[in-house]
Amino acid sequence: SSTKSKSRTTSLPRPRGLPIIGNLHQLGALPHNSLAALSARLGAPLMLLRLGSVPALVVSTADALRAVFQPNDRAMSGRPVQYAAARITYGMRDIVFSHPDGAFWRSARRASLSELLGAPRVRGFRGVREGEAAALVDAVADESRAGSPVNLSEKVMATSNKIVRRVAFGDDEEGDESIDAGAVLEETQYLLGAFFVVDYIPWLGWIDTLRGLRRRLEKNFRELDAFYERVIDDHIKKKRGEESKEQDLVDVLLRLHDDPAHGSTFGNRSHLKGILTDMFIAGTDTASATVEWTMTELLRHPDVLAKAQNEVRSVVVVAGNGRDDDDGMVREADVPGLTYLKQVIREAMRLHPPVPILVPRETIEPCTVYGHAIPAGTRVLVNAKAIGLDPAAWGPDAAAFLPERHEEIDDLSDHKPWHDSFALVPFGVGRRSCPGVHFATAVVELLLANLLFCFDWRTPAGGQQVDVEEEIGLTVHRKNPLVLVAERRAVK
Ligand code: HEM
Repeated sequence: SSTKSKSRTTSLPRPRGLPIIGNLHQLGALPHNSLAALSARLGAPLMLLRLGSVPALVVSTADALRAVFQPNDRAMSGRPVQYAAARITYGMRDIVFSHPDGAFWRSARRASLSELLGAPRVRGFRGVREGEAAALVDAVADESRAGSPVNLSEKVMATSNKIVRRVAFGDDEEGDESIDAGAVLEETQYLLGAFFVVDYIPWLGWIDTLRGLRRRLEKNFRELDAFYERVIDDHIKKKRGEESKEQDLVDVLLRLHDDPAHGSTFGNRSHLKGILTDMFIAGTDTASATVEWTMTELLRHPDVLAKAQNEVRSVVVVAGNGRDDDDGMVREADVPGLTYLKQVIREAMRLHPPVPILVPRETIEPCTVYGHAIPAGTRVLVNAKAIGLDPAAWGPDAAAFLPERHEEIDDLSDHKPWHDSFALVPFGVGRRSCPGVHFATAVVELLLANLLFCFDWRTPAGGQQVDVEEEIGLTVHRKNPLVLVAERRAVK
């Protein structure tokens, strides 16, 4: 076929692979690091791998990313069909995995920006975030009262989870004993991060059955579905019962479901459930990993920690003047003034993008990159971590944690630079970039501002010894939980 002959003309570097598995064995336990090393060794900003039977273009520098995406945004806008994701999302009836040419993705994405995850909706959930930030501060204070160290990773993960659950489903799902929603969603995350042989070597897919993975997936899907059915039914009942305003995203989705203008998009319950799954898989782990890595780097750089704390403590004192609700917490109204904190978060995301190899893309049509023909159906893996460390984009000190390097960006509250810059891409690029960026930023900034405002932090042994070992799940988080000693500042 023409696709085949085109792929033969492609002369991109192709690291030699093994029969059947191709380059799969070279991915290692932390593929973003293995691929960064491979790309550096070959001097190949772009390289073509074979993962089982899947051809994969790996992008490892900012320049290469621009060359790949800028002229080819449409060609690059597909997602591969992956076994577990397809099941969990009711056959790609969601935003993250649906095909970009279908009517569904386009209108669901538009609705996600205007109705679900846009700035006004995010602002509307300020109370949820402030409430959960206060609960986090209380939990940390309680546990550290006796001077014992706090497992901050665990606490932040629980907080992030709670925020997404409250925003998505409301607060009253807690009382149900028939389903442990937390455990079900945790298993979902595990399965979505798991390696299914069938995705790479289809004819060896029976191995997944032998490993019990398919059975696990079916069980999880049934539990997840039962949970969603109950949540949706409860919301419909509640809505009939009272003239209630929209409390959470399920309410919003139900309105879209009933609205003839959106009916064709959201008319099917599977679509509502698929989108709810997106919110969980995309929104929980990512935000907590960002907070965790930012705190990690702050503890490793006491000067930066001190500067960020001085900022938040002085800004909030000023803002707190005349406030009648002053309870020693940072409010969202205080956050826009925290310029340095925003630089710190940006720098932490550069060195520790929570999704270091971005959600995979797949070309939906043939295209050309640097004169090389890339056939349709090529997997595209963007190594955001390698790009964050690219010396051509960030200078010889690219590996150093220096928040000041973001000083020249005037408007840190404007998210456009995230998307326009091909050098800092934790939220992806182009038409499939993350629509949850406002949602995530609001959570991350408020939690960090409060942790810095309310506590003085140190490592249990004193000193700056905090490792940066990574573990891969759905996101890349710390291998060892971040355990720190927190000392509550006196509130006047
Ligand atoms: C720090 C937090 C987050 C990070 C680092 C992150 C990262 C990403 C990345 C890398 C992608 C793929 C982009 C691409 O293909 O170019 C993505 C897509 C997506 N994210 Fe996020 N995300 C975060 C938070 C959130 C939140 C809070 C939500 C929703 C509640 C969300 C919803 C989505 C959705 C729906 C997509 C799919 C977009 C599409 O395919 O059209 N994300 N995210």
